[in-house]
Amino acid sequence: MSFEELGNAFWQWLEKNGSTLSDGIKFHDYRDSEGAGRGVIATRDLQEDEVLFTIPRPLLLSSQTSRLRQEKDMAEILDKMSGWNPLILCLMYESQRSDSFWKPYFDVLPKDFSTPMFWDKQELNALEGTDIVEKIGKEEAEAMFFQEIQPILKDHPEIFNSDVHNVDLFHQCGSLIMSYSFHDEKATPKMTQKNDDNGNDDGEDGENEDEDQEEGLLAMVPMADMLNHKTGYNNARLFHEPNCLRMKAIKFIKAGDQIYNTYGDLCNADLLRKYGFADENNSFDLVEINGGQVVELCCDDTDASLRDRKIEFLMEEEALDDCFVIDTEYILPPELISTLHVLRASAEEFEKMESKQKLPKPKLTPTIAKLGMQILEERLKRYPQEDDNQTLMQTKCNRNKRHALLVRIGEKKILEETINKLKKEAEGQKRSAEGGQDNKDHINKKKKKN
Ligand SMILES: C[S@@+](CC[C@H](N)C(=O)[O-])C[C@H]1O[C@@H](n2cnc3c(N)ncnc32)[C@H](O)[C@@H]1O
Repeated sequence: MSFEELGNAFWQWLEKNGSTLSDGIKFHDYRDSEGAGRGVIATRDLQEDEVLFTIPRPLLLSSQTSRLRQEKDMAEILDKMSGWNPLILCLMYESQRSDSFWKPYFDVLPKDFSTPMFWDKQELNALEGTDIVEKIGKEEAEAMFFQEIQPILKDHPEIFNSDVHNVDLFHQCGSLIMSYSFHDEKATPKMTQKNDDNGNDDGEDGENEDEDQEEGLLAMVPMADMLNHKTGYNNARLFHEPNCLRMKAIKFIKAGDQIYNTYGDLCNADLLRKYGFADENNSFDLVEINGGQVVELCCDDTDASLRDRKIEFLMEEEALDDCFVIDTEYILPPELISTLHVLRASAEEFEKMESKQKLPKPKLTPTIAKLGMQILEERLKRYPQEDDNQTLMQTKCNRNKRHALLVRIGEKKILEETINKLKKEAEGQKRSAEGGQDNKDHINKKKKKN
């Protein structure tokens, strides 16, 4: 079946099973124009609050609705599993069954993904300098497959086939959850899985703290996941109602416009890591500054025991963390400024802070601004010394490299703009200090004359 025929079959399946689909929307092929696969387009003007579609809850694919639950022992096994694992197992099972209720849905879901987890070494090189590389977590995910999923598959050869239900299928299903799943907020309490014992839903790559702290039942929501995302263009939202999930326009949408859901206020690094694309201009971009490196840079001449006391104090006062975040406001976060004051304080000054158990005020003095600049300049050195904008314009630049460059360009811009702002601020302070001194000299001269 062609791309269009698969879309039509899925549309008919939705209607046949109780979904309502507005006559003002249809699927659209955004593969060539935007490299964004299938999306949804407005076929006429749509008003704010207009319902675009509704999906009855039984159409959601979760560990509660999958037929895997009816297989011997499986309900108990699924209920004991945590994080993404129950849904991964259900997707591995359902996606390979030609008689699955969700077959027309699986037929429109991708089998290949453009997230960095599937990039080759050369493509990964394009991410040099960004924080994505350490967060991909492919090895951790595989370790989890071999420890937790594979034993279940092996114990149940009557349900699973090790040639089919293998680690590749596991990655495919994990990636689907990463980029297509929702937390159904209004699932009944019985249906709602709490996060796992250690309070952290591991996710496939063990790095999905933000989305996984959400409560509700992790589920695939056919149709709601056909909407693309573009930062700043969000015009539709999914509402979780008692009997169904309802997608509504949240503003007027012109005929011919694409309908965009929001995947969250995500920086390009997170968009790329979770969804396999980055936006041209992303106002949610940010840069992480490693806390350990800040300490290293500021304390290279500090006595080790004093340095350790400072670290302990800063952590107790919740100023020093694994990383500090700088966003598109281009300012040093107050916790970083206070941390720099503490790290640069003399032993006597620090003792006073310690005895008062109080962090210094986050005042940006010229010394701290200079130190801030040094830290950001060090961070900038992590990126390859290339003109990323120039490379981006080259026609040969492949898709993955393009998206990696968008991440790098966004992060470098934040660092450069913040350095410029700090420079201006330090110069301004120096000038006003000199101005203040001039005024004092002038007054003194006048006094002497009189
Ligand atoms: C929830 S699905 C949306 C439907 C998807 N386009 C499809 O064809 O099945 C999320 C995936 O859509 C693609 N996508 C969404 N927004 C995009 C964008 N602005 N640019 C490129 N790809 C996008 C990415 O592959 C992402 O992982």
